[in-house]
Amino acid sequence: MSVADDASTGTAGDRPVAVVGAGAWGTALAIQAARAGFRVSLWARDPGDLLLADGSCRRLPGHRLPEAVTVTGRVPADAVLLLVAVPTQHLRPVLARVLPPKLPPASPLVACCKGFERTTLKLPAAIMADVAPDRPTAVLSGPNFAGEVAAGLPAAAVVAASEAALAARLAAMLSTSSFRLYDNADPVGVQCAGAAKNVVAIAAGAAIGAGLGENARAALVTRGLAEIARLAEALGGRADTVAGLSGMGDLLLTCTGAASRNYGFGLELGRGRRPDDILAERSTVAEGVATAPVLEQLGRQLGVSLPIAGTVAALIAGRLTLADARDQLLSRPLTQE
Ligand SMILES: NC(=O)c1ccc[n+]([C@@H]2O[C@H](COP(=O)([O-])OP(=O)(O)OC[C@H]3O[C@@H](n4cnc5c(N)ncnc54)[C@H](O)[C@@H]3O)[C@@H](O)[C@H]2O)c1
Ligand SMILES: O=P(O)(O)OC[C@H](O)CO
Repeated sequence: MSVADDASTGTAGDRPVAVVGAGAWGTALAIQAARAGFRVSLWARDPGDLLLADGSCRRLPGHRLPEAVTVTGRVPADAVLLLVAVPTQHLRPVLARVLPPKLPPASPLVACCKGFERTTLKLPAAIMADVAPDRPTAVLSGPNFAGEVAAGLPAAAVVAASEAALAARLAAMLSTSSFRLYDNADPVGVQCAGAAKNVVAIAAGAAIGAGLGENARAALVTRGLAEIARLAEALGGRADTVAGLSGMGDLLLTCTGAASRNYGFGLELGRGRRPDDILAERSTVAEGVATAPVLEQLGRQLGVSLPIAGTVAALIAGRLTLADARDQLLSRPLTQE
């Protein structure tokens, strides 16, 4: 294999793209990578259970895998890059288990999940660096409902890496005429935005579910954006990243789109249901539930004011009622925008 034949230089030859995680997003990314011209190896926890009787994907009903996608229980050792799309709380153990020891050192890991790890307060790229030190890492995030990307509807996202040239190469490799990737050199800002927007979406859903109105939702989205920008800067990211696709773009989608699991969780919360009861009915992930207490803790540790995240965390933990949550946010001291 020549050095020119990998993702570090942008030409993949015929090496496959590996997607780790066959949930809705991993499946959509596998379909997108095939659309971009790659052979794709889609790692599933239970490969035999991935397809429904009609041949469509269990996590993405109505969508079939293209011929270029092979479902597997093993990540191929010659993968040109890994798109990692397991829920953040499972990222560390899954990656440690599936990473092939002989994977070429230049094959990057691209985190496509959106959250903070609850036990360590780390973002996905830092988790990947713990598992695979010295390997190039990048992140992919943006306003993307899996079903729409799988269907080839127009969408945009951002690929970020601290090595700017790697982000640009990945964007070129994975973009198609329906999926436009922008490159970015602020992986911390992108990941912070992608993780925290899920918490704001829970707040937005709760406001609508509780009948607080559209004005309340617009205020939460806008002040949520300010909150995310403060946190991103405290973690070493940039506020202007948060104004882009991974922040503003994904807030717009997730706080208004009926397909959002985080917004849907908030909606049920706002209607007065208990968090455990809502979660017990679901087999899909709402990352904001695990991320909310992390944001609360980070806010305290870093001295950053995150009132919306703190309120969502308290609501989920049962430390606040809906009425208290509303009052707590509205009775804070007046301040400048
Ligand atoms: N669905 C979307 O539209 C979308 C879009 C962009 C990003 N994301 C992000 O992608 C990530 C994955 O979300 P998703 O929607 O694909 O998930 P999903 O809700 O469709 O499915 C959850 C997946 O997690 C797997 N899983 C559950 N427990 C596990 C364990 N212990 N070990 C390994 N795997 C386990 C399940 O098998 C399943 O494949 C999340 O971080 C999410 O925020 C999702
Ligand atoms: O369904 P959600 O709330 O997990 O959102 C999915 C994606 O993150 C939207 O960009």
